[in-house]
Amino acid sequence: MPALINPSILSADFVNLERDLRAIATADFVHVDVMDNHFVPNLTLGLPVVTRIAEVSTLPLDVHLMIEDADRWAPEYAAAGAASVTFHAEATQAPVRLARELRSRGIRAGIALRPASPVEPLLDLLPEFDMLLVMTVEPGFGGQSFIEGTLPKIRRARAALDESGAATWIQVDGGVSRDTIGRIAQAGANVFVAGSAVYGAPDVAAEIAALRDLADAAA
Ligand SMILES: O=C(CO)[C@H](O)[C@H](O)COP(=O)(O)O
Repeated sequence: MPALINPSILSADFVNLERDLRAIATADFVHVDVMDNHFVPNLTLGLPVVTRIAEVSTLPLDVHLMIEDADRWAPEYAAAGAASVTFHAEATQAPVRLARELRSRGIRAGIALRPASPVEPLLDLLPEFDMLLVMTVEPGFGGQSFIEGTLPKIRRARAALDESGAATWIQVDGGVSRDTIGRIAQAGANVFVAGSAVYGAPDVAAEIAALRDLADAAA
């Protein structure tokens, strides 16, 4: 499957969000970071803004919840128009039940891991999810440098998926750039979130194309 590039609007201009959504029209999904200032030490946006983004975006929404009590809130983001909702394993009591609830609403369900959270307890459960998000920086802020020590986790997840035959995607988020995307794709990821690399580029569309090409060439 060709690599998917999902720009993170965490690096967009929130005052000119519609303009910055149009700028990424050649991407695959728009990655929307929801932060509650409890699960992570930052606050971004919530249901009313996600609802409006879903109404104006030409791209499907890939919502990443960095919030506590995912069991309570994740279904609300499905109702708000997300195509995919990813919640943190560290923020749910019942990850499989929550994924089944999201999938029953016709959307994709993702599960995310902080850099220090092990993937091993999830390996047998991966077919229950449409996507595993491996955080490759500490969640909360854009513009951080990629944590190299997360690569073995991606490799272990890819090996488990290859063995089981499950179609679960592996997404990475944090420090994705022209410098790192090849190594990440080689490790087995196929969905790439990039914030500062895309929105900081002089030509956003060209950057999306370059990242996609580099990932496809390395996979
Ligand atoms: O989830 C996030 C932070 O928690 C962001 O999506 C991520 O950090 C993207 O930013 P960058 O590409 O600049 O590292």
